[in-house]
Amino acid sequence: MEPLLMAGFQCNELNEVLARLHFQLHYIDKYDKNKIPSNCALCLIDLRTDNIINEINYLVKELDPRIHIIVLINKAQLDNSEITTFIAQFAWDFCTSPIDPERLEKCLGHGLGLSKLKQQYQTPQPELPCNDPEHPITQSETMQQLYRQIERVAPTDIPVLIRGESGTGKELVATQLHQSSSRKDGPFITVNCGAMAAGLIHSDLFGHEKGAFTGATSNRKGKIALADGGTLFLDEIGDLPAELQVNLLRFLQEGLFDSVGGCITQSANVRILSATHVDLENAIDQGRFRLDLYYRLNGITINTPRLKERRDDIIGLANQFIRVYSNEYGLVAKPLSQSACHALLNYPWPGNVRELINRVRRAVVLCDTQQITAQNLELANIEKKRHIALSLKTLKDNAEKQALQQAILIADGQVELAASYLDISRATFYRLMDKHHIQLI
Ligand SMILES: Nc1ncnc2c1ncn2[C@@H]1O[C@H](COP(=O)(O)OP(=O)(O)OP(=O)(O)O)[C@@H](O)[C@H]1O
Repeated sequence: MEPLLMAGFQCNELNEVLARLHFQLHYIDKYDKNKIPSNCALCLIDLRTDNIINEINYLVKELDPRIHIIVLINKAQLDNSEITTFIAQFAWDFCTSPIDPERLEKCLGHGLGLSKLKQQYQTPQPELPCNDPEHPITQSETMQQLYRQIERVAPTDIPVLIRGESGTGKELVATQLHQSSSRKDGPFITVNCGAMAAGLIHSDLFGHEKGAFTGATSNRKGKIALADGGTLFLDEIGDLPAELQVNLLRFLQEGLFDSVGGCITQSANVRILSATHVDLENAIDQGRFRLDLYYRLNGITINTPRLKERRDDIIGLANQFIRVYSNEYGLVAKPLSQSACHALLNYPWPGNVRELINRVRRAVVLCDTQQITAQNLELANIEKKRHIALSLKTLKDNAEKQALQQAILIADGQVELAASYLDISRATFYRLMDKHHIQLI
């Protein structure tokens, strides 16, 4: 019997079909590595009966990528962008209701065969791969300090406010805090407070009951409930609408919350991490952010430095991303040319690490020479500027040397007179002669 993971199943209508196909069914509702048979090749997810996409999203991200996912949906759900995005991102195949057993059988058969081949020929990702984009590069002293701070703060349950410009790695820091905490086996759930309208974010955060509003066709857990026993990361907290700041404050003070349309107050054991790239103090002064919420969130502040403040990491990061993307696109990882290194080190990086990733990824794809050049990184102008700057310096030096030589000639070798022609002191004249290796004849 082949093990088959079953997620989101509320009805047993398919059990008979699946049993006939000699599958042994393993139901999973919350991700638990120990519940997943080691030889499991397939996961069948039923998204038809309930809106469980949040839970399922969390679950599939944790699955071994070699396990093939097959999704069951209703035809009408093909108009639901949340569902279609999920399918596009994670599914190997999908079947629509009414489920045709023959079609499902073929789908499972193909999925099983292919997944087994993959398991045979593809090695799983090692735990800490050197080509993992999320594996942080921390060569610079600034980053080493930051990671020492993370190690100290992580084991506590103190709320942490992570501050820094966009693309500096705030979410990565939040992930590291979770991974280094005693909650690491629990969920890590992210809410982007800036990405959604107030109405949607309310239900996303606190959940809703069936019938709470038009479109609420079923009960749905919010992210706070999903993060129970783990960590909730509130990204772009400065954008949280005012009315939700009150509800969040209540949860932070009492650990209690109400879902939209719910009449029973719920509780959850969650560690809160938040991040912002805006000036929260300014938002407080302008009345856009509650001071009491700020104090609750800001148990400890961690600042993520701008990339230009951690230049010692730039080449290490670039090399890591070259390995990652060459590997991803099946290309040979090429080294950086000297001009590329200069350009990387001299560019101001307004978009921080995210911009570095974008430039390197493009360069990996576009590079048709032996080495990745500044041009591949679209940083050739920086290199040109460096050359212009260099030649300007050379020009200045040459002009200075010529002026000294002419003055000596006209003054017939009398240094004091020559210095007076150039309006500089005798001492400066000698120093410059020394610099340009000029000798009196
Ligand atoms: N030290 C690092 N080592 C490796 N990768 C890093 C490092 N810092 C950041 N990154 C990568 O840079 C990208 C941007 O990081 P992240 O999303 O954490 O930034 P952010 O500050 O949260 O950005 P935003 O404010 O725009 O959400 C991610 O892909 C992350 O993995």
